[in-house]
Order: sequence, then C-alpha cells, then structure tokens
Amino acid sequence: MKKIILLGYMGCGKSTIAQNLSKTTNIPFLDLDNCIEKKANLSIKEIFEQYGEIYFRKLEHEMFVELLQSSENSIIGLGGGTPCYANNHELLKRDDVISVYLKASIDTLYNRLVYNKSKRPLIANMDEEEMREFIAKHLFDRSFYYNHAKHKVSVDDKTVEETVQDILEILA
Ligand SMILES: Nc1ncnc2c1ncn2[C@@H]1O[C@H](COP(=O)(O)OP(=O)(O)OP(=O)(O)O)[C@@H](O)[C@H]1O
Ligand SMILES: O=C(O)C1=C[C@@H](O)[C@@H](O)[C@H](O)C1
Ligand SMILES: [Mg+2]
Repeated sequence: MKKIILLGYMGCGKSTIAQNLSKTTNIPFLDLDNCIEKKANLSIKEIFEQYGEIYFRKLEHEMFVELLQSSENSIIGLGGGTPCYANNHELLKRDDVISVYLKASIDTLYNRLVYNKSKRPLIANMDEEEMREFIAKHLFDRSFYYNHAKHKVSVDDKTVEETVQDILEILA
C-alpha cells in the first residue's frame, strides 16, 4: 500500500496541503504531530515541556514507523523535524513511499510563522530578529535530510490549490 509523505520545515504547509490533497484524492490523511498528541494525550508543547525534546523524538520515530506499517493507503504530514532524527530520512526512500519535500524560502517561512509560533515549542519564545536568524540556520542544517525526499515541490508564492496540483502531477 502506498504512503504519500509530505515533509519540510515548520510552516511550509504540510498539514494544510495534506488535508487538501486528501479531500481531492479521497485518500485518508494523518498528521504525525496529531497522532503523537492523541497517543500521549498531551500537546506537542506539553511533551516538550514535561519530558524534553529527546523523548519527543523517540515518540515521533515510533509513531512514524507505526503509521508506515499500516496496510492502508494514506497521506502522512510529518512534523517539521521528523526526517532529521532517528534515521527517519532513510524511511523516505522505501518502495511503498512517495515522499515530497515542500520547499519554502526563509522569507515564506518567516512570514507564516511570525504570528503563529505559540504552538511550536522550538520558536515560541523567540523575538522576530532571533526567529529569522534561527530559521535561516536551522533550514540550512535540515536541508540535507529534507533532500532525501524522492520529490521536491516549491511552495513560495503558490496558493494551496496550486501546490496540491503540483503534487497531483507527481502522483499521476
Ligand atoms: N499557500 C499556502 N500553502 C500552505 N499553507 C499556507 C499557505 N498560505 C498560508 N498558509 C498558512 O501557513 C501556516 C502553516 O501551515 P501548516 O500548519 O500547514 O504548516 P506545517 O508545515 O504543518 O507546520 P508544522 O511543521 O509546524 O506542523 C498555516 O497557518 C497555513 O494556513
Ligand atoms: O521542526 C520541528 O522540529 C518540529 C515541528 C513540529 O511539526 C513539531 O513536530 C514539533 O514542534 C517539532
Ligand atoms: Mg503541521
């Protein structure tokens, strides 16, 4: 069974695009962050605060493997850091996986995240200047892992519908 996996930096649109792609294709959508929250019965923010990031990364890896094991077709929106820990990037190459990196520029990410950071523990307490610096460096470090995706779609200056269309072309 095929898994369509969307990955990329926080705010690139994984959850939004995955939800819309699911409506268009009728393939069920699973958001990895939401699945972790449901299983732990805690928000991502609470898991970071109460147990720390390393524990979160362990839960994230376990949930990713669990979702890949299911026999259903599905669209999976990963967390922003998922490919960058626990060798998760190797899983993007599996034969039953269609992995798509939603590539966004620093400006796009900054503009989307600046007013919407409270639920994202890695940036929640940063001021605007700090946040731009952080995104630039972090994206540079993470690109190595994101580039293990089989496909890449640029999301800058595109509507949700345009990005969904780009992904449908990959799937065709
Ligand atoms: N063209 C667009 N495509 C996708 N998202 C957009 C677009 N324009 C604005 N947004 C907004 O960008 C924000 C970030 O999107 P979303 O939460 O889907 O990102 P994410 O990649 O799932 O982030 P995270 O890794 O933190 O879960 C949302 O508020 C969404 O509405
Ligand atoms: O980029 C990251 O490392 C994260 C992104 C979010 O999706 C969550 O998975 C969490 O806030 C960590
Ligand atoms: Mg998301």
